[in-house]
Amino acid sequence: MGGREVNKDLQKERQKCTFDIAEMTTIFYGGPQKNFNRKKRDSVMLIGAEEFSKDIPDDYLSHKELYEDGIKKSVAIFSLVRQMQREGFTSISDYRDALSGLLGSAVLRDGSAIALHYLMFIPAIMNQGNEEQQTQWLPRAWDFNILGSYAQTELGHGTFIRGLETTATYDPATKEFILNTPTFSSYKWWAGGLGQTVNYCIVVAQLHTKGECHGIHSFIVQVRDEETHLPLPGVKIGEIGPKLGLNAVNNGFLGLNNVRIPRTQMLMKHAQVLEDGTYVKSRNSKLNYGAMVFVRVVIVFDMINYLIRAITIAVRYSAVRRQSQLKEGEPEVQILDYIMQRHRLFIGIAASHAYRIIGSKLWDTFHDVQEQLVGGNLDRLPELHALACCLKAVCTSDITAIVENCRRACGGHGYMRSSNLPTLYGMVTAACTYEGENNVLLLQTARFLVKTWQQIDKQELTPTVSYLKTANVFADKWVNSVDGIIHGLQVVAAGKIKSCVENMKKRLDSGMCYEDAWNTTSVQLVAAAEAHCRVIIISTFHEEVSRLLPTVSELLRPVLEQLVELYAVYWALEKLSDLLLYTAIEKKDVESLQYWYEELLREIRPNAVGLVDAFDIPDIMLNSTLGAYDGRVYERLMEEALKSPLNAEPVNSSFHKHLKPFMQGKL
Ligand SMILES: CCCCCCCCCCCCCCCCCC(=O)SCCNC(=O)CCNC(=O)[C@H](O)C(C)(C)COP(=O)(O)OP(=O)(O)OC[C@H]1O[C@@H](n2cnc3c(N)ncnc32)[C@H](O)[C@@H]1OP(=O)(O)O
Ligand SMILES: Cc1cc2nc3c(=O)[nH]c(=O)nc-3n(C[C@H](O)[C@H](O)[C@H](O)COP(=O)(O)OP(=O)(O)OC[C@H]3O[C@@H](n4cnc5c(N)ncnc54)[C@H](O)[C@@H]3O)c2cc1C
Repeated sequence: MGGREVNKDLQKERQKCTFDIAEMTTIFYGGPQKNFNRKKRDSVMLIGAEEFSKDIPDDYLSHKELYEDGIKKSVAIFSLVRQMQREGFTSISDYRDALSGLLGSAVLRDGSAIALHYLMFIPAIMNQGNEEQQTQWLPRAWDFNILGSYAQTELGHGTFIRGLETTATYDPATKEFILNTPTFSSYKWWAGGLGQTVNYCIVVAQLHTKGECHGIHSFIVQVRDEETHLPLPGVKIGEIGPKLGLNAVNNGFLGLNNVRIPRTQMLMKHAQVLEDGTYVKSRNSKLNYGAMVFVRVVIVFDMINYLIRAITIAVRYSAVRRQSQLKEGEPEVQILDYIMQRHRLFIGIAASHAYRIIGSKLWDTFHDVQEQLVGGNLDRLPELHALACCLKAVCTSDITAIVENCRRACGGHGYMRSSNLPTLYGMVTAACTYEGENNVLLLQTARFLVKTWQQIDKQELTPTVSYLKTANVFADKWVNSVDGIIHGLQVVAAGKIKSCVENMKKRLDSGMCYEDAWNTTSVQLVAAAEAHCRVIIISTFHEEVSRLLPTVSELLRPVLEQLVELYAVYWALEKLSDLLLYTAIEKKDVESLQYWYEELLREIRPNAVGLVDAFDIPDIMLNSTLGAYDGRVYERLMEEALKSPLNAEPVNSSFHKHLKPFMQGKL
């Protein structure tokens, strides 16, 4: 469809844009160097993508064909990744961006069965393997000579990992571990790529040695022969079946019956089993959970890719689509002129910037803490865990809601698979569950916050919670500004944590045990953790944009400021009941916040298309009939419809077989 004229309304929108789109793109992707790397990487990846864009849409493939097609595409893409690695494109964040940029695109539309090899198998060995293990396994893994997965969740347990039932029992006579899934509920379930794709996997199991159980540890287990790919003796393996989305990921199940692996295949960076079976404890048992922390951090980064696609599709479509008259006798308006449409969509643009910034910050914090861990300092691990948990939860929940709003904002056409919005929804909603169900993760953050509150006067607070000491100072006045809103939300978070602690104390005083008091208070605890997370996201967004402002052009400055304001005011209005409960906000302040918000929706309107163009997503990555750069929506919808195999014959055989006899009363 290249070379066709761009839709007139979109052309006009682009002429209206008040800032330099290329400058915004550079800012969004973190500066000139990072943006250059992104473009270079995308151009390599697009070579692979172009080839596949001519294939028939995968919607018409059977489940088996979808898998086979997915493997063909994954192999083509990961060959390019391997090529980039060999050319020295080696930073882990480059891989992260390369891979997450492709998932949900025209190529790896419904995920990839190889992604988990990169996302969890390799990081687990890097984080939890000792030096010899890294030397032994990583070169082959980086080169894809072996493919791995991560099998932690079981049929019976996902959240409560201390309750996992798979066992690894050490046999000093042979210096081996014997792995078993002794019950039906202990079958590993869900691991990505495990079904038919990988030949190795990290298995998380209860370690038994010298007659004692030492809790869960990770083991490298070979599940298929490297040559024939047949399952090894004692290994029962398969795929778990169709899901709401991510159907190319080949999630699998695994049963183990007396499978023996060498002692050296327990990941031993933190805890060890010596040859005679002596167990050497880790400095902190939670270091074994390192792979999960890493993935939670990556997820925050990864989700932005789906968010910017969804919002690009919905905003461009809203500029092209005309429906109904605003005023009698006038032409039908672009649906972007309806304020409710802007209310639905502009928060998605602002959120893209906010999450991009907080995602980078979290990634940097992760690396700082990792370095400290290597040096033996574990002090910041609880804070990192609490931060990664709440950001993963809030970011995936918010993005899921926004993507669904984008779909609804596109009316009926948004429901078409060819819009790509349903697929994007499938990808983001999965992230609310995997790597820790969101409520469970918010409760982990709440646990940290409650502990912090209880020790607030006794210790210096770590950076992300230091506001708790000062929050109440601002409780008696309200200022309608971004700073004012941030202070207000800090007061809310502090107030909610305090109220949780007080309510729990009341319950404890009345004789309830701690666990029951915690469970009874958990609606409030989840809300407190969310409130804390909102403070972090909004304040980081504000601080980072304020730092950037002096470095950007005069034309871009107000646009960035509008996005920060919109984000802050939107969340202030969403959390009005909390603000009314905990701060000095009054009716008149609320009315002026509402007015401010409506003004922002008006001010951002002329730049809406420019703002999504600045995400600079090639059409192949967008993979959408509604969102392409040229805006030729109706032609694309018809072209896709005509690809349906049902349209290839004038009369379908089911007419003669079933319909006709039924209609004639013969059936
Ligand atoms: C190269 C990159 C390539 C990038 C590509 C990007 C593309 C992305 C594409 C995505 C494709 C799809 C991928 C899908 C991946 C999904 C994989 C999984 O789900 S796998 C399966 C994932 N499964 C899950 O996520 C399961 C979720 N469940 C859990 O994480 C845990 O069981 C639990 C945390 C809920 C409780 O654990 P429990 O042992 O009962 O703990 P207690 O409650 O008793 O608390 C005890 C103490 O421990 C502390 N602490 C806890 N955790 C940590 C930590 N991580 N650290 C530090 N500390 C931690 C806690 O604070 C507390 O401290 P204190 O107060 O005592 O001081
Ligand atoms: C697409 C996808 C890919 C996945 N990939 C992998 C993979 O590669 N490897 C792997 O090992 N696993 C994988 N998983 C599994 C995933 O990590 C688990 O599904 C997740 O951790 C939740 O566990 P569960 O399914 O057992 O839910 P449950 O723990 O049974 O949760 C069910 C409900 O109970 C609530 N609940 C449970 N415990 C608590 C608690 N302590 N306090 C309050 N509420 C609680 C939850 O909030 C939830 O509402 C994947 C899952 C999905 C959907």
